[in-house]
Amino acid sequence: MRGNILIAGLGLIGGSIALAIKRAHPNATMIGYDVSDESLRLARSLGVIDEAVSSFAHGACEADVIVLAAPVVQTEQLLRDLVHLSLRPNVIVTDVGSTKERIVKQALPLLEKGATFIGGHPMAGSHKSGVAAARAHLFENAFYILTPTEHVKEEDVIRLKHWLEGTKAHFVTLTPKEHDRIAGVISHFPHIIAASLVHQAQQYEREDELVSRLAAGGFRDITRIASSNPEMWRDIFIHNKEELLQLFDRWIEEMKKIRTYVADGDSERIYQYFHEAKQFRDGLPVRTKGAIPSFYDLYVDVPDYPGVISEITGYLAKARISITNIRIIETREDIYGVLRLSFQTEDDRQRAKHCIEANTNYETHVV
Ligand SMILES: NC(=O)c1ccc[n+]([C@@H]2O[C@H](COP(=O)([O-])OP(=O)(O)OC[C@H]3O[C@@H](n4cnc5c(N)ncnc54)[C@H](O)[C@@H]3O)[C@@H](O)[C@H]2O)c1
Ligand SMILES: O=C(O)C(=O)C[C@]1(C(=O)O)C=C[C@@H](O)C=C1
Repeated sequence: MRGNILIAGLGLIGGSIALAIKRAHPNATMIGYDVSDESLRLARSLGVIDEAVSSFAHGACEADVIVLAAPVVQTEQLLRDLVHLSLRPNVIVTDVGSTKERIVKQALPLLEKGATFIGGHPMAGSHKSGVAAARAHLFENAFYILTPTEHVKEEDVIRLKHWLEGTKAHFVTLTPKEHDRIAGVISHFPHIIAASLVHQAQQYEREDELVSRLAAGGFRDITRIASSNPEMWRDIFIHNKEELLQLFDRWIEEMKKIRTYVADGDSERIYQYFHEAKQFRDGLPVRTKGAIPSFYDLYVDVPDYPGVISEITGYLAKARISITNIRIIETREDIYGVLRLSFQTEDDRQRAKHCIEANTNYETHVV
């Protein structure tokens, strides 16, 4: 399709949406706006946008689709600004914010003015931020929540999905309230747990500096998201306050319960607690991205000698297989270590397995 797409907020998500739209609609003109000139310049030089505008109003008035991709409190302000602008008659305004109730409420004056606003939230991302981390495939297989109100025509929802088809995401319609309740449980509250574990470790570190040096795989896995953009998360916690307060109360009760089992040395209940959690966690869908990101991991048993990683990555580079993540786990002296390589697709994982097996004697495993 042809048209002008304004992306306001050229970070990880705005940049990835721009790339995904361009992938499916190469004739569309991607226009970028950001409060940071540096992000705007970078987006232009990386080819994420075709044109940069220095004023939101200027870009908005020329746009057929407006994607608001700033942190959620900023998105509210952008929605207030839009009400005073003369927009194109068929413009669709959407956002990518991690919360929906306050944003959709803020868009009501726009809807009353006759413009179309469809709340959106692509449920995939990363702890990285900024346009340099943007990828066209970020949302592939992820759920993309849309929250159209009753004011919105079905044909406009179809038109928006058509614009966004390059994301290769699965669209799901929810009410804003439903969205915020679910996102609170599986995305927002886990974030506070990750951050609080890091704070706890930091406090213990003051007593013993070995704490951070010994922080191993489990701690790093569960706290990865604590490295995310604090501004984005501050705004999410301001927006989804009511749901999060309920989650804090339920979590405190949960901690009291398991604390009692531990204090009582109740081995049966402690076992059951972990067993039930494992069963539910193992039953989560693994091949679709969602709040739980999926990885196509390949484990390689490698001897513990310098240069082994570059040896393996060298073979993969030669075969033009891209690795999305690489990590050594469980290395101890004198024994084999395990290298975990992550890929974007099952096809890449299988090609990597064959490539490593063809070039080395190392054992590979898919778990
Ligand atoms: N990071 C994730 O995993 C993720 C996933 C899904 C949705 N989201 C949502 O996407 C939005 C963007 O998050 P991100 O991860 O891309 O953040 P980011 O920090 O990578 O990018 C945000 C960009 O918005 C710009 N910005 C800030 N205020 C602005 C304003 N008033 N006008 C225009 N630009 C402005 C910043 O300069 C920055 O370039 C947030 O609302 C977030 O809740 C994030
Ligand atoms: O994978 C991560 O790093 C994320 O935090 C992504 C994540 C999530 O909680 O799953 C974060 C916020 C978004 O609104 C959607 C996705």
